Amino acid sequence: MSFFKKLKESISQKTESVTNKFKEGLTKTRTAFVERVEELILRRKKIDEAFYEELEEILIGADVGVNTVMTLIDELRVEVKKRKIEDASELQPVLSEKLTGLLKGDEDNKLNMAPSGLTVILFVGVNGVGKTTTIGKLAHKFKSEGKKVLMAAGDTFRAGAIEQLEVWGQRVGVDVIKQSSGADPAAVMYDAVQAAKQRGVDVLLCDTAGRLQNKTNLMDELNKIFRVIQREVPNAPHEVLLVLDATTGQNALSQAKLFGEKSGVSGLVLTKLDGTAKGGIVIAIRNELQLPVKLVGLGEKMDDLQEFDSEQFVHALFAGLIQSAEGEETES
Ligand SMILES: Nc1nc2c(ncn2[C@@H]2O[C@H](COP(=O)(O)OP(=O)(O)OP(=O)(O)O)[C@@H](O)[C@H]2O)c(=O)[nH]1
Repeated sequence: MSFFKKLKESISQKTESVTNKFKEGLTKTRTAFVERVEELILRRKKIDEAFYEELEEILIGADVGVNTVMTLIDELRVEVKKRKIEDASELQPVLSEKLTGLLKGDEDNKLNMAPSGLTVILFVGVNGVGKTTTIGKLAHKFKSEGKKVLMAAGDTFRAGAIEQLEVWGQRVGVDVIKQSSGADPAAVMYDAVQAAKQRGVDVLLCDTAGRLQNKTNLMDELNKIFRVIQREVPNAPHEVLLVLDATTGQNALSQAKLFGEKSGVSGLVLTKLDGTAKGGIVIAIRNELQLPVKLVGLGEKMDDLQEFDSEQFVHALFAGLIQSAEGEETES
């Protein structure tokens, strides 16, 4: 069975609404990236050096990342030789196949949850990337699955951060444990864990401060939070999710490298994918870091957070290309 048929079959088993959410959320990337590739293929017709150069430019423009693009182009060259492809139109399926390969990993993209009892999830990331919004959306998701949820306002540094989390708490009907602005975040976490245990909570979602200008202090603060949580709940935190703003492209990759090294990050959340044409950053991150993308933000509303699924992602991105490749297959 061909790659496209397999891809389509596995996807058709999943819910249509999830597919549509990905499709909608990736519209800007699809226009800037996939449609430009299609245009290039139609215009150049032959695969030569000039073709590869233009393809390289398009991929880099979509923030796939220079290193990843080089790997991809090298792999394409090998495949083109092996399959004796001359016509650019025959490259579409090979390109989609290679990109899917880059996105797929052996590791699990699902959130790690405690087998029983309390699960603690810590959110880290610089200011403005969408941490609070992500926590609110995830609280809503867990609540609608019937779980008991609590949030901890651990960003006691940024003015308004506690109130912002409280607004989300009211919106989704989840309590927020807080202290006053400027309080020790580790003390907030201690209170939150105690409250979670007393109330029989399933999931505790913890916000943290995101200032970058004072890196050493931030890392010390995170370490202190870790120690408190670890002492109070065995095997916690179950996830440390680094939230990254997809619209910042390569900056997001640098932040992931910086935070990933120092703060025990276990997975990534990519927000604002709907607001960028640079969705290729997902491919760069997947290829250049050893960290799985666990969640993606595809809008500002409560239910605009999706578990990341590489097949759904590729399907949404290459919707047009997959159709044309299927068409060719049926004809032959
Ligand atoms: N379009 C879109 N907007 C988003 C998404 N996620 C967050 N936002 C918006 O991004 C802005 C910043 O989000 P916040 O949640 O305030 O960011 P934050 O990381 O908590 O900021 P700090 O509290 O300063 O660390 C808000 O206007 C959100 O509505 C998303 O997936 N898509």
